[in-house]
Amino acid sequence: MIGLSTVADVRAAEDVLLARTPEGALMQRAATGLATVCLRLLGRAHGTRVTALVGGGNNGGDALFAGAHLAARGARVTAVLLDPGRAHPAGLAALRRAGGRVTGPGDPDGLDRADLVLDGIAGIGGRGGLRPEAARLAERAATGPGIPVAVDVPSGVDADTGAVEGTAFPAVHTVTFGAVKPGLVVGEGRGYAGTVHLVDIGLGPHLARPRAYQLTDDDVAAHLEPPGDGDDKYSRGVVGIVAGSATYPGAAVLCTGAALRTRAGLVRYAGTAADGVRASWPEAIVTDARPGDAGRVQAWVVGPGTGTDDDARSVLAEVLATDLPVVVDADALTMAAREPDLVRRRSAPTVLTPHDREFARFGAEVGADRIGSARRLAADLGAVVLLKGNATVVADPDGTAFVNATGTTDLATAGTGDVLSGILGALLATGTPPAETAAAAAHLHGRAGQAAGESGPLIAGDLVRRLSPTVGRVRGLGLRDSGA
Ligand SMILES: NC(=O)C1=CN([C@@H]2O[C@H](COP(=O)(O)OP(=O)(O)OC[C@H]3O[C@@H](n4cnc5c(N)ncnc54)[C@H](OP(=O)(O)O)[C@@H]3O)[C@@H](O)[C@H]2O)[C@@H](O)CC1
Ligand SMILES: [K+]
Repeated sequence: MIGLSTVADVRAAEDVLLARTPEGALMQRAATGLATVCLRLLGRAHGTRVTALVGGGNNGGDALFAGAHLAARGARVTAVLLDPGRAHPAGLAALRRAGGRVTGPGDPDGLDRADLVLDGIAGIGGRGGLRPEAARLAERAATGPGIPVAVDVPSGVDADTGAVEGTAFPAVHTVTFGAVKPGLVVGEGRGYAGTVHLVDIGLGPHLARPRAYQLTDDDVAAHLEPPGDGDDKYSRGVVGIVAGSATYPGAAVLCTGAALRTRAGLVRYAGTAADGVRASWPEAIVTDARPGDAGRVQAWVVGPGTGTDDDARSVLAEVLATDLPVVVDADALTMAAREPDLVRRRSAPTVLTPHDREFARFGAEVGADRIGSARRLAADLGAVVLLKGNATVVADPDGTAFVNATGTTDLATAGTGDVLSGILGALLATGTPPAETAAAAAHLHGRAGQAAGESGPLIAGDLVRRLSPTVGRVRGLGLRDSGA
């Protein structure tokens, strides 16, 4: 798992480390790591042009020292000082010694010819959207030819939440120090950060335990282990699915297919789309009876395409009254938002899977702080909340959060949510902890989306078709990563 550390946690760890290291040592580690990534991106230093946008804090210091490294290797480096009286003195001296040029914000011509632009305007000390002068430079950098590289955090992005008020530096690469900050991988910030490179400056042992994480393929592989010798089709958990309707069986077919393709244990379907599901998936055990008469299951998925009429409401109440894990999706979310106590009074795990509009039905808009919003709803309902988005967020009622790393915009198409709930139900039936399981489902869904998107625009059925090879691939990567 990759821990996502807040600014407060990074500052606290820095304070400990600063007291134990010679003055300036941490900044040297940061700047050397930054220069190394820049050299890799440029391919060579000699003859290249680098422009560094330099604010009045330590973030600007990093940019100046990295600029000095690049200048010493033959790059033509220009530092544009936003606040000339406050630029990091030692960094400025180092850049000058290495032959770098220094100008003020009124002379940013270098941006139009740069091969690489370093954004050292503000890092974790930044507050709010960029001020007008900085915003103008960031916008000019965005339209220029240079590779935009953010130092620690793209200036204008809130490092904790990913919120952007107004303008931020649109990086293609972000070189971040000590720990990945949540704002680089979630919400609007994710789009401004681009590819994130983590430079180890020795903070690790001093960092508080993170409260947010990204899963890796290795972590997800642990949720996808093949059956062992002693397993039969019942022993590893059976998932029950309540989805679709006689008129619209599509959601039921997608959800059931996704569950089957994720874990080929037993999948039961109970609902009015029984004929459609039977025709598509002879492998599933299908009934048009009520969930209670469908046979034993270890987890339920309820809601995709069920509608919200009285029958649907009574089936939802029946499923939520069980002591089994339940995935509440789509139409079931609309009904649960009207009667949140149906969820609150449960003691077994519940996972809600809203997109932004469904989330708002529970009483508050998502807003710019997606992790915070998901945490608040999870705590209020005592349920895991999987908030869908380009970077899907999962929040546990205890505050632990996960941010998905595998999302792709290709997934923004009809029916992909039904596939996610089928994957999630299949994994939840094995009895693993619900928040991490939901994060694993989002990760696998994203990987299937990436695979399906490679051959052109995807439809939800493509995801189901790509799931088995994707499970195999993630399992294989996990085995490789664990050295097995
Ligand atoms: N501690 C260490 O040893 C290490 C720290 N490291 C590095 O230090 C960084 C933290 O440095 P920091 O605390 O000096 O704050 P920093 O991010 O430079 O921001 C303050 C500056 O931004 C400006 N500014 C703010 N908002 C703005 C806006 N909206 N628009 C425009 N400008 C804005 C603000 O202006 P002011 O408000 O003061 O006028 C001030 O000039 C951290 O991210 C990492 O890169 C690494 O080297 C590792 C070792
Ligand atoms: K920055």
